[in-house]
Amino acid sequence: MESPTARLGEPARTFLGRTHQLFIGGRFVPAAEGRSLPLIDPSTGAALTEVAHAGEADVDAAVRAARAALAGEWGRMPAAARGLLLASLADLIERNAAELAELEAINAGKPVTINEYMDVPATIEHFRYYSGWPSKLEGATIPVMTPGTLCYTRLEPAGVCAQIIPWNFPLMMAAWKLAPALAAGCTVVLKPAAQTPLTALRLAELTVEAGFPPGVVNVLPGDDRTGAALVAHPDVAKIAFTGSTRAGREIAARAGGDLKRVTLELGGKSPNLILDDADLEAAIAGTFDGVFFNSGQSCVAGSRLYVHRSLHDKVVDGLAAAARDAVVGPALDRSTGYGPLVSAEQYHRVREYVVGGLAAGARLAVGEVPPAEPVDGYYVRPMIFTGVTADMRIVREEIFGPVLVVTPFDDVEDAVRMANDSAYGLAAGVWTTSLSRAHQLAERLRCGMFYINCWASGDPAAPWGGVRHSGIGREMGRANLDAYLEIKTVWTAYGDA
Ligand SMILES: NC(=O)C1=CN([C@@H]2O[C@H](COP(=O)(O)OP(=O)(O)OC[C@H]3O[C@@H](n4cnc5c(N)ncnc54)[C@H](O)[C@@H]3O)[C@@H](O)[C@H]2O)C=CC1
Ligand code: BAL
Repeated sequence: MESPTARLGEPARTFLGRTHQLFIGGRFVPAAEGRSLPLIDPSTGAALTEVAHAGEADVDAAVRAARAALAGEWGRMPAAARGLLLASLADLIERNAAELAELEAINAGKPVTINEYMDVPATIEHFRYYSGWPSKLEGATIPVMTPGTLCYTRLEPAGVCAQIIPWNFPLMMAAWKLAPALAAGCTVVLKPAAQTPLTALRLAELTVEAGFPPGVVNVLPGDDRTGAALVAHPDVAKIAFTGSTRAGREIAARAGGDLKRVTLELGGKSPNLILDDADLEAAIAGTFDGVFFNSGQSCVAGSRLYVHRSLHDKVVDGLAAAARDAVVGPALDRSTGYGPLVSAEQYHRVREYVVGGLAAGARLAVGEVPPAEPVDGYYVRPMIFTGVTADMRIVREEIFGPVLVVTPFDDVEDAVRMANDSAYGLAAGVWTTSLSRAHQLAERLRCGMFYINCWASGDPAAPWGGVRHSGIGREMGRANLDAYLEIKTVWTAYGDA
């Protein structure tokens, strides 16, 4: 088998060949206990390298470094200077875009061409967007009732932030966490997913090159226990998490007990409605991309499709044709549209859902059950179930793989009821040529983001997040800054004139 690194450009190959340590206080250091995590190339299943595994002592060292940075140069830095550092970081990411796209491909199995046109540019845009904010974070003068009194507010950084991210968009998720926290003046200890720490480590290195003082950004590769230790650290003021609802619940419980601020971006089972007046071609293409993008490993995947009965067969046929044409392959192949799943664990998790769906009586209209064991990489082709019922696990639970369930409806009221019958509430959407029907549905569907004739649209300025079991708080935009800022109210009695 060809070595996984043979097709990398020189910068990515050089980075990969280095020893991968923890990033604490502006430099790479070994893990205190000397443990390491193995990294696998999902496109081949072959060992890639290993990375230091942070334990409790490392968590403590990183939080101390972050606290010291807050008390030092960073804490005193003018807001506009923070903005300039964020802008420099964006420029450096742009300069190293090809390397980052390749590292993401080989570590997470994400197609390199998609990293080039989406993940890396979106990361750059994110830092650029937030680079404009520090100098605009204004407090207010409050018109209080007491005469001879000046009352104003200051916006101050929340403090040291624990940021825990998943493996599905490793670089972008690091950007979504770091950029607003740094714009607000916080310092950060970021824990990437155990499977995909490489781009976060490279990003950490770029923060030094950009001029961020040591300790402002710390990166600790590690497992769930590393994350739990970070959440529990007494000097962490704010926690931001993206990942499963299970882990989100544990983190929220711990953070609640400790009275720490927390924002959560969790799972989803997002309903996508195709009404009888939809532009069929656009609806089929958008629906396909909306669920199968990133091989279904997306929190906003439109994984429950409700389609008007008159269009059901045409839509399923159209999706089947797109599934047959989908180029599923190694992440570094430039023709690949859909990479492998991130890990053997995710492969087996998805496969179990598919086997369970068939056992429950659903019909696999498109695709076939993946082999019991993955062969040369964790590949799973798009699969579409019909004949499903609302009680099936494949309809109720997040699968996080390339699996769509399709249900016909006769009446929009039924579609609304079925769409809202979920513990989740991340995204929802509709395909229709009637704007009034679309906006009526935007009011009625329970979700944090609603798409009309599109799916998974995003912009650094537009709030992103969900309701109910899909999360608490919003990322992106002005809304996310509030999560990293404390309001201090200052009173002065200057005497009645
Ligand atoms: N909303 C999203 O974007 C994502 C959702 N998921 C969902 O989660 C499922 C399982 O994937 P996993 O990787 O196991 O997700 P996970 O939620 O367990 O892991 C995500 C991150 O949280 C950390 N973590 C896990 N438990 C923690 C705890 N108690 N305290 C602190 N940190 C903790 C992990 O180490 C990782 O960095 C997926 O099948 C999918 O349904 C997974 C990744 C992203
Ligand atoms: N969790 C944020 C990005 C996504 O999964 O689509």
